[in-house]
Amino acid sequence: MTTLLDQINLPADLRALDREDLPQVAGELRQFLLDSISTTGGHFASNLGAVELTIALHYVFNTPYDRIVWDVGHQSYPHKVLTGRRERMSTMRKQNGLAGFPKREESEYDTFGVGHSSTSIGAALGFAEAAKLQGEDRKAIAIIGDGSMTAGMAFEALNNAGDRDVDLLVILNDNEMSISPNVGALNNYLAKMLSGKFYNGFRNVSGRMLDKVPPLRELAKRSEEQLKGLFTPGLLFEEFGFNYIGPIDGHDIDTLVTTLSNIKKLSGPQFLHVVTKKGQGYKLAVADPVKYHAVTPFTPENGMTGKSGSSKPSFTQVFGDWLCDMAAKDERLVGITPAMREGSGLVKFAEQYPTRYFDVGIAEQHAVTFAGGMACEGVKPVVAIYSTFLQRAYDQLVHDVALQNLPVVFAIDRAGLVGADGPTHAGSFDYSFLRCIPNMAILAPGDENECRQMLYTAFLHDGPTAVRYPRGSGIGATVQEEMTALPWGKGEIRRKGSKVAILSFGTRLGAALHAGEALDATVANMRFVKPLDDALVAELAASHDLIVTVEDNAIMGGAGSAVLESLSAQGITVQTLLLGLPDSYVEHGEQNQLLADCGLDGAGVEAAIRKKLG
Ligand SMILES: Cc1ncc(C[n+]2csc(CCOP(=O)(O)OP(=O)(O)O)c2C)c(N)n1
Ligand SMILES: CC(=O)[C@@H](O)[C@H](O)COP(=O)(O)O
Ligand SMILES: [Mg+2]
Repeated sequence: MTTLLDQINLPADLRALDREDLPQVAGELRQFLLDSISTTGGHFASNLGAVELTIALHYVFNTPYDRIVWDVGHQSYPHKVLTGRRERMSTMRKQNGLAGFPKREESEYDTFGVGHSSTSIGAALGFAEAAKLQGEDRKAIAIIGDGSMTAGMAFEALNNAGDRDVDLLVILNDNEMSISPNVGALNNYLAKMLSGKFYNGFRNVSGRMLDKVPPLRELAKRSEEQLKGLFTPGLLFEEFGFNYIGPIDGHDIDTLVTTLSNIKKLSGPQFLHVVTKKGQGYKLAVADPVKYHAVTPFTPENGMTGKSGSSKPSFTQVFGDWLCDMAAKDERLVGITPAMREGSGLVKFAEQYPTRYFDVGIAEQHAVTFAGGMACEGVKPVVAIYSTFLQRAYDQLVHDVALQNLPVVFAIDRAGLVGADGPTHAGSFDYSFLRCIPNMAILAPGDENECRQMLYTAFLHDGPTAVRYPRGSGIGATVQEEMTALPWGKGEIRRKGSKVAILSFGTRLGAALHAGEALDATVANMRFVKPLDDALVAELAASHDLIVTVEDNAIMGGAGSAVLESLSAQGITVQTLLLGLPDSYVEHGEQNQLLADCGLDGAGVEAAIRKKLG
């Protein structure tokens, strides 16, 4: 029964309801989300946790005139339902369907495109300053989770905003979780704020509103500071120049509406601390929010079975197993993750080697520099990181690691197209952005076994190395336990043919082999994007009429470009065809379908070569 929800197409409809009706709206919306996400899959626990907050925000603020900016955006499903997209929720993350994150093209209520974390405060400050310049009295509101708050970007924006006279509201949605339990000193600070020792129940926020009267506020602060040992909630944010309000119960819709209505009357930077539970309303998710962070379709009565459905190990698993095996062999090895323990395959390593496991929080830049520091001291860091998130740590890669030629292994997961998460999460650019960095080596396995052997090869190398592999599984190659170093900078011929030579980089090897069979072409598994096997390139160019490169990286500046540079440097002229990701963002959808749409499946590679041959 969704009698009230049925009346809401847009936030204006919600605002027409009586305040007393809102708890029922929340109940109906939560049930709708449970039904909908359990059918489509997608981000789950954070959405259930954000139901009341979302309703209260759209009820109190005049959206879309007032700007709501979500952080990460994986909690934006309730927002999508309330902003005219309820009917399309069944298309969530499917090709041509709704995106899993806010997207400006999708709705005027999606003020800022997002997917990577910790951008909301900066973007909302941008909205607030723009409003000031344009003489608009709209409000800008950033909603950021406790996990996302750990990133440098969030603090850079707080630092900037706290010194500005702008109508900016930052809402910290504190559920004491990142994807896995949140880490770090800020997390400890927030936990202390909520712990029974210092704080009993939620604060009387209407009292706190008086804080806006400067003399009272100063007086209160000074006397609080004088009471040594007394923990003052929010002092950190007050010192950052914000008026701290909270913590309040983020599932008590009445309190939320009252508090937000009061805050709306205030000017200057405001900070509201809201406490929620990940998975609220669905017992299994509350009990295991890690498992229910993102889900594949499941039946609500039984919950997630936890089975992947594939008998083949994913590349992530291959990496996780290798890391444990390598750690047993070499006690200098440490594993570093910027808050992606589960996704990066580090669960087993974290259990087996707790003192050598470092979750640094959502802090990719720091993760890379931290690894550099360790490498200087003879420790052997392996940074497990998604391709898309490594983008954020580019200067650290160049300046802190590669320039000093430090032996850090980057295990780059989610390279190429990732599927349902779409362009915010696609790892389409790593060959291009890594290739131009001196000292950097880039290895791209063609299958799972090669992935393990490459990780080993990279680990032995005395300099920065990247091994990049995609989301999911490959062809199902048997992974040999024994580790054997591969010849450095050398590719291999996988099939001998004539006229056409296909140079494959990474896991598009299967597609290249398919085309090779169909066209009787030579197929080389190049293995190294850098150092490139120039001798093999020259040999194949000399013995074939057409050189074709295949990769799941952007065609611009990728492995194909490396081959062109090599041919040019060697003074070789030959016909070429470069196949890779287009110079445009590939939207969300099913991973294999998207690859096929880009012409990177077997049929696509074959067709492109036939076309070139005329
Ligand atoms: C820059 C960046 N690094 C990592 C991630 C992966 N990621 C998505 S959600 C998430 C946890 C965020 O925690 P929090 O902000 O507290 O939101 P919650 O999941 O608790 O609702 C992480 C690590 C990301 N989206 N962006
Ligand atoms: C929102 C976010 O950034 C993560 O939750 C991401 O969606 C995880 O992707 P994987 O499912 O590929 O681990
Ligand atoms: Mg959280």
